[in-house]
Amino acid sequence: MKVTVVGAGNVGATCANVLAHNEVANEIVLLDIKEGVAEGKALDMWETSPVNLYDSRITGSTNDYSKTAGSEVVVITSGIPRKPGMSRDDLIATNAGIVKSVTENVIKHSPDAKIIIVSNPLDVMCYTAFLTAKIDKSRVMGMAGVLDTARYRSFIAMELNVSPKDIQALLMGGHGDTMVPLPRYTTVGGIPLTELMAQDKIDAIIERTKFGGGEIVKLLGTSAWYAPGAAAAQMVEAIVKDQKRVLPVCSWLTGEYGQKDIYLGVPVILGKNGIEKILEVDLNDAEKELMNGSADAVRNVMGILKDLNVL
Ligand SMILES: NC(=O)c1ccc[n+]([C@@H]2O[C@H](COP(=O)([O-])OP(=O)(O)OC[C@H]3O[C@@H](n4cnc5c(N)ncnc54)[C@H](O)[C@@H]3O)[C@@H](O)[C@H]2O)c1
Ligand SMILES: O=C(O)C[C@H](O)C(=O)O
Repeated sequence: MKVTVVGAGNVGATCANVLAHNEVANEIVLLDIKEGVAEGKALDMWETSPVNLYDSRITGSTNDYSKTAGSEVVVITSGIPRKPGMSRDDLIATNAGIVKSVTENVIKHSPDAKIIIVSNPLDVMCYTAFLTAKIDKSRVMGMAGVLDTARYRSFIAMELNVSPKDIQALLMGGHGDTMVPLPRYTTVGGIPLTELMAQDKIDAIIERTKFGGGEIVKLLGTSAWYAPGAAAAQMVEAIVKDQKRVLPVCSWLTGEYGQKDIYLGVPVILGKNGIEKILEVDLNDAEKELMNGSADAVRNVMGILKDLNVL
């Protein structure tokens, strides 16, 4: 069972490390365009195997996609991250070309792969990969909701001083400041969040979640990698082990939630076939309005992509 991670930078290397450490796949290939970087990081990771007690084989490759051939899942993290003062959308001109060329290479060598996009702006990079790969929508998806929900759940855990393990939550929409956390679908050990936390505290956590990526960018001067890398690895695990996990995944919509021909985050069942089912939950009027606003924001960025003439 082979998994490839393209981009051996902060997120890609972290993702590969989590995959190896958790023995999600027995073969992990890390690929980057920068000479020697993927090989060096892969070797460094492999040298932790006797200490961390795993035997997943990790190898690196400088842009040689033949080494990725036959991968079951490919995670694409290649592309530039934002710096303070930038929005994710500012990355589109550079990252669209990168995601397109990487996807072409990936699909040439692993025609049956499930592809998980991480590069930003996430929803539109999924769209770029989907148009390029020309494979079923169930096999091209994006990682954002797992990360955004993790942030939301971690902030709730801090506020209530409870274990993050006991917090279940749903967050939908695009991976931008218009994302839609859903407190009505958030529980703490089975208890609705709304029974445990005052509305003003919930509102503050929602705001912090929406700008969670920016909070890290401000602190680090570049974007996050530990939580994003782990979140992508969780999606890989769900597919490789056919876990049928219910996770928020950036998916191609064909009418669900009143949205069509757009990538947006929605709850899905994730298993060996990729996105096996999109789950449609009831949204009230206010939630629908937020979801529609998020879709509008993603459509604006799709317009920028069109003007770039990359595809
Ligand atoms: N979806 C999310 O939730 C999420 C979270 C974090 C980061 N991101 C995005 O992920 C991307 C990567 O972030 P990072 O922090 O790892 O950046 P990084 O700069 O640390 O790593 C990116 C890597 O991509 C490589 N690369 C560039 N072009 C390539 C190509 N054509 N082929 C192969 N490799 C290539 C670079 O050499 C670099 O090593 C950014 O676009 C960032 O915005 C998304
Ligand atoms: O914020 C970013 O630019 C990276 C990523 O999308 C994140 O949410 O951490």
